[in-house]
Amino acid sequence: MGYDALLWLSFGGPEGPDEVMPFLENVTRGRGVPRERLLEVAEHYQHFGGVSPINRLNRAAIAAVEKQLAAEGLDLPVYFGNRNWQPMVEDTVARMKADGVRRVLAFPTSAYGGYSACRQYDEDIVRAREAVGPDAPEIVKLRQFFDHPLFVTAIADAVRAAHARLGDRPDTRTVFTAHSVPVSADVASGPPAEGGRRYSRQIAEAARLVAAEAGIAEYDVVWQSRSGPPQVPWLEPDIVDHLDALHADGVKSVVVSPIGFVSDHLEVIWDLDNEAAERAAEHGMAFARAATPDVDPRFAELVVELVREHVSAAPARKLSPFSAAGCSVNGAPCSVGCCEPAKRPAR
Ligand SMILES: CC1=C(CCC(=O)O)c2cc3nc(cc4[nH]c(cc5[nH]c(cc1n2)c(C)c5CCC(=O)O)c(CCC(=O)O)c4C)C(CCC(=O)O)=C3C
Ligand SMILES: [Fe+2]
Repeated sequence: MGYDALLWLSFGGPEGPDEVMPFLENVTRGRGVPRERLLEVAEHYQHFGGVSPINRLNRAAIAAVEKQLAAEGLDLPVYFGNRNWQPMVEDTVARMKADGVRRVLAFPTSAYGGYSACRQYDEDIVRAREAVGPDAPEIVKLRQFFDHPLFVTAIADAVRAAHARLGDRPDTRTVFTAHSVPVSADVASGPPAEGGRRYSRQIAEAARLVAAEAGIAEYDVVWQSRSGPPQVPWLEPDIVDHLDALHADGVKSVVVSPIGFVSDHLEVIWDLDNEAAERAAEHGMAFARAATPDVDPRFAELVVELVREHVSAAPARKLSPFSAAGCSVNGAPCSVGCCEPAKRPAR
């Protein structure tokens, strides 16, 4: 099929208390996240013994994909590399080269466009290839999959299951959340011809598709895990503030679906299962958090289908009218103005 390996490209997370601060410094290098915010986030990690679940979840998802590849008779070894923590993608690409790997397909663990979710993974590829030198393998990144039917259906089932846990009350409100980003980053995420805001429009579209499949007429899209200085506008409302607003409106039961994430990593288990759940309890609201899609067998099928689609140049299976984006070669932007970083104010 022309490719020697699949690179599982993810965010990374600490696996012990001493790794938390160096990890956070990697994440926020040069990004103007205030020191107080870092210390606050370090606390969240320390509640779990300094161990983020993200690496374990990625290893489990990789095992499922390896099984799916074997079941479909595809001979494609899977390598794991991260942006911010070991196994670092630079080391992984060096190992690929040592193993004689020449052409690589990369699967990024984010379904969406935008700087943090898409373009920054291209930068990771560029950095890793540069670190490895002139004979670095060629790395082709797979496309965004926020509107793939397997992604949508896995999340819709998880939302239905969360409603069932609350007894399928007709008055339960469904709330989708995704990681907030600076408004300027959302505007810069392209496509320029459509006025930008690719990230928030894709999140809204995924929520619409999931709600339609789950038969939910009324729902909200909100944001979580903001950082950055308070005077910089980020996407709002925050999930916790939104629970206050729903309470004020008399809502007594909520299902929260973290549609912006593929796995139950730290921002899900802290910001939702802890902070949001606690606020709901204070308001006497019933609360259920829907599962993320990586634990659904259809997630491994999705990854293998994206591989097949790419190598056979098949038409993209997608449910939204948005054009397919995110596929890049050696980290070069997939199109002009795609997922640009926000212009940072001079400091
Ligand atoms: C859009 C988006 C996704 C979804 C797409 C994707 O999945 O890639 C995502 C995922 C994640 N974000 C994560 C963790 C963190 N994100 C931070 C900071 C930031 N995220 C941002 C955006 C996103 N982040 C932004 C604009 C910042 C500000 C600083 C900057 O411009 O970079 C910080 C620094 C402290 C803080 O400021 O909160 C941490 C620790 C983890 C791992 C959790 C674990 O360890 O289990 C994951 C999967
Ligand atoms: Fe983040």
